[in-house]
Formats: sequence, C-alpha cells, structure tokens
Amino acid sequence: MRLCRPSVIRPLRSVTPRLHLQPVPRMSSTLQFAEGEDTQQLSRDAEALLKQGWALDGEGMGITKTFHFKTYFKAVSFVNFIAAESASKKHHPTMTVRIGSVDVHWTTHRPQGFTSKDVALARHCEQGAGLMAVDPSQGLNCAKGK
Ligand SMILES: C[C@H](O)[C@H](O)[C@H]1CNC2=NC(N)=NC(=O)C2=N1
Repeated sequence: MRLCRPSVIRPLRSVTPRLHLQPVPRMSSTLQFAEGEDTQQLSRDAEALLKQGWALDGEGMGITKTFHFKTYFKAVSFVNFIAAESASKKHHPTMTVRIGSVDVHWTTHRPQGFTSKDVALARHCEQGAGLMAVDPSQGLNCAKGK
C-alpha cells in the first residue's frame, strides 16, 4: 500500500465559536389556565404536583419534570408507559429521553393553557415512575437537576 504524505502540513484552523444568544427561559410564577377550567380545583391540583417535583414551564402554560432512571432501557420503558396513556386519552406530552432521564412537559394546545388533562397525565407519570423505579438518588425535585 502506498502511503501519501501531505506535502504541506497546514495547522488546524482555529475557529472562534460563534455565540448564539438565546433568551434565557424564565420560570413563570403563575399558571395560565385554559378557558373553561375549574381554576380553584386546578390550582390545588397544580400545587400538589409542584410538591412532587413538577415545575411551571417558562410561559406558565404547563408543567415540567425530569424523571431519572438507572438505565436507558428503564427511561424508554417509562416513555412507552406514558405514550400508551397519551394515545388512549388523546393528550400528548413533549418528552426528551436521555441516557438516565426523561424530561416531560404537559400543556394543552386547544384550548390553550393548563387543564385537568395535564393534571391527570402528570399523575399518570408519577404512577409510571413508581413502577419503573425512578432513581431515588436524584431526589424529589428532579426538574432542576438535568
Ligand atoms: C384531535 C386531538 O385529540 C387533539 O389535537 C389533541 C391531540 N393531543 C393533544 N395534546 C396536548 N398536549 N394538547 C392538546 O390540545 C392535544 N390535542
């Protein structure tokens, strides 16, 4: 085999990283309820979920939580558990799967805002996390430690 040597050895081009400035997502302190919801009941439900480690999303349109798992397989099993209920209830989350965690975000698109469907499915996540043995070393409030 003939080995070719480059006749000119060029230094690696140094690249100045471009700074992409993005708005820092701020956590909203107030939840926006969708039209037609029982706001008093929903406030109580949301309060209980916040105590379980859920946090309001940046716009206050929904809630979010990161669930931690010991293995990728458990994380994916959790996603499937949520997906099955989502399909049956016709209400779908945004989920990001990582090796040891799943970020879940619940909001309602129409009518826009937070609804009792989000509450019901967030509770379903809690149930699934119990079955899937969420990594207890990650603590209760998983939303902050990604
Ligand atoms: C027709 C269908 O049921 C609707 O488009 C559903 C689908 N899944 C949904 N999921 C979520 N999160 N919010 C909705 O408003 C919603 N609407």
